Amino acid sequence: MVRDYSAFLLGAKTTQRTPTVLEGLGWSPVFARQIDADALTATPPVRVLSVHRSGLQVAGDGIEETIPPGPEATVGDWLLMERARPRSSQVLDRKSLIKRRAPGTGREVQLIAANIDTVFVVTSCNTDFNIARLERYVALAFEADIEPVIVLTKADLAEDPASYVTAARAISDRVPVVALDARGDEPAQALVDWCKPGRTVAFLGSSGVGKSMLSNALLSAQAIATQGIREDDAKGRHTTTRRELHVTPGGCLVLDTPGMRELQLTEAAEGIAGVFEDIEAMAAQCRFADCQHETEPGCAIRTAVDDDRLDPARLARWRKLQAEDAFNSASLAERREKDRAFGKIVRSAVGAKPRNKK
Ligand SMILES: Nc1nc2c(ncn2[C@@H]2O[C@H](COP(=O)(O)OP(=O)(O)OP(=O)(O)O)[C@@H](O)[C@H]2O)c(=O)[nH]1
Ligand SMILES: [Zn+2]
Repeated sequence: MVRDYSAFLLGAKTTQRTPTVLEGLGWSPVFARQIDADALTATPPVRVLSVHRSGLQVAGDGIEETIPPGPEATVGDWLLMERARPRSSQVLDRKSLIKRRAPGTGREVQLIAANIDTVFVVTSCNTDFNIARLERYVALAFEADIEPVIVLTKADLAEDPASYVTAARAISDRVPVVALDARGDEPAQALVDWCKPGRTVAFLGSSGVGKSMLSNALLSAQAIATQGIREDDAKGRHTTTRRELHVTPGGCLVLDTPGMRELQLTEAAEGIAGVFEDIEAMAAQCRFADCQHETEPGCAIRTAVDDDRLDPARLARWRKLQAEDAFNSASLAERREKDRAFGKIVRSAVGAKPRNKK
């Protein structure tokens, strides 16, 4: 059967009609722009709902299957499915990508999720609350061009939830903060502004902060297992073990992710600059363009600290994130350079032409 994909193409009327199956999965003009009608029919778009060792679970219009591993895709990606050779399915350009430096000694970049519209950065009104970690998540979201929202759970258990809200609000004017009890109906109401049909939202945060609770609340079903927090999590077990996209009754796509123990930023300079806009603006006022903000004369940042206009702790966090990002990114760049040099040697050995850069 040949499907009529005309409604999925760019320019198709999007008003006054029920959303198409693909729109229900998050399809939007950003993706439609990348293909023509012939490609749509020959290689139907499918969204990656989850990634398993055995393959990628994908869904499209009339398609629901698992294709073997092959495409370098992460959950949330759109693929143009090659029916005969699913391993060769092309990954469409992403509108956003969440990545981190993989934990451990290697410098690999780990893809967390693609094509997310809103990231709910989740922490609790208790000892999990940590400004430096929140800044890190917000920088990650800014870098990925995703709108972050800070969600403070367990407000019902805190003596003074407002103090957590105040502290979280101070991170950035651009980030809304919501405090709630993740149990019951409160989340569906409190997060409704960001959970619109066809939009994709993700929950990020440490283990046990209530991400699964929140996902469940949006899905209004106990689809995702929740357990009490284990006192001893030393064995590295987490309640949520895999990343999976689910559709809410309202038509929003929700991604629950396993608790992240370590979030190392990589290639996130712009995201960090976004969180620390005020400091970056001050740095631009220093007398020397390469000011290290230590003992140099005319340092606008040191002056701001001396005048109590800048919290030295915040300055220290900015420096730390910048240093970490520079270290992780430089190592990546170096490795790429090495890869390129190696590629050249291989090509000259086999007499091949250099490949075009993407
Ligand atoms: N009282 C109260 N308990 C909460 C709240 N949010 C989460 N909890 C409890 O905290 C525990 C952990 O919640 P989960 O939703 O499993 O946490 P998670 O972030 O998904 O954890 P991982 O899957 O391990 O990453 C559960 O026992 C919840 O009942 C809240 O706002 N108030
Ligand atoms: Zn300076």
